[in-house]
Amino acid sequence: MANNKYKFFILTGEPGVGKTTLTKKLSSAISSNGIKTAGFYTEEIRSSRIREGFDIVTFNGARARLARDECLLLPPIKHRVGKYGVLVEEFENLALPALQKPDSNEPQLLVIDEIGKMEFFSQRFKNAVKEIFSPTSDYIVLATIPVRMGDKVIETIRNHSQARVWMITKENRNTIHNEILKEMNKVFNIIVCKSY
Ligand SMILES: Nc1ncnc2c1ncn2[C@@H]1O[C@H](COP(=O)(O)OP(=O)(O)OP(=O)(O)O)[C@@H](O)[C@H]1O
Repeated sequence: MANNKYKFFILTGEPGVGKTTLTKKLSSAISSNGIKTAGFYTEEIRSSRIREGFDIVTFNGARARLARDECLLLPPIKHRVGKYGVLVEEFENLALPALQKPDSNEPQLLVIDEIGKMEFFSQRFKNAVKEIFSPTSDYIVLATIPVRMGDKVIETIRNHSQARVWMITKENRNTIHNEILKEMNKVFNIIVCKSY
């Protein structure tokens, strides 16, 4: 779609390919140009190189557990993805307030890394995501989604007319930020450039 101004910038790709790393690069480039960033990204938690789980981290540095290896959790574990138990309440307490509504006078980039299976155990988060990607939404969003997930909400995001989706691969992960920032420049009306 030539000359289209997208407002939903979506990264997808195989697990571990570098979506979070790229999300951090892009949001840092945007915020260093004076644009407010809100939302959260996901960080792996490792101990002696073993992955124990995932935290979410907001842009003001607050952190909450999203999931932990089930041997580290007390039963009952209600929601599982692989060997990880998902801590829905801890996730909601930090993630939901972080999905701030943009102020009409101040441009904002909302970062949601990621919109996936673990996060969707929270119905409240899923509802918030539906609202954020609704036709009347005022949000400008940088989000990550899994390559394979037959969820209706994820498919709506993937096929949204105002969304541009990039498939991140090991081959393009060090260069694709230029193309994404170029699209973001159109909606924020600024020139963001940064070399990494
Ligand atoms: N451009 C890159 N060059 C080298 N290593 C990278 C690059 N991007 C990411 N990595 C490394 O790959 C690993 C996974 O990166 P990252 O967490 O960004 O991937 P992801 O796609 O978000 O993963 P997940 O699917 O688990 O959310 C990390 O150890 C990170 O340091």
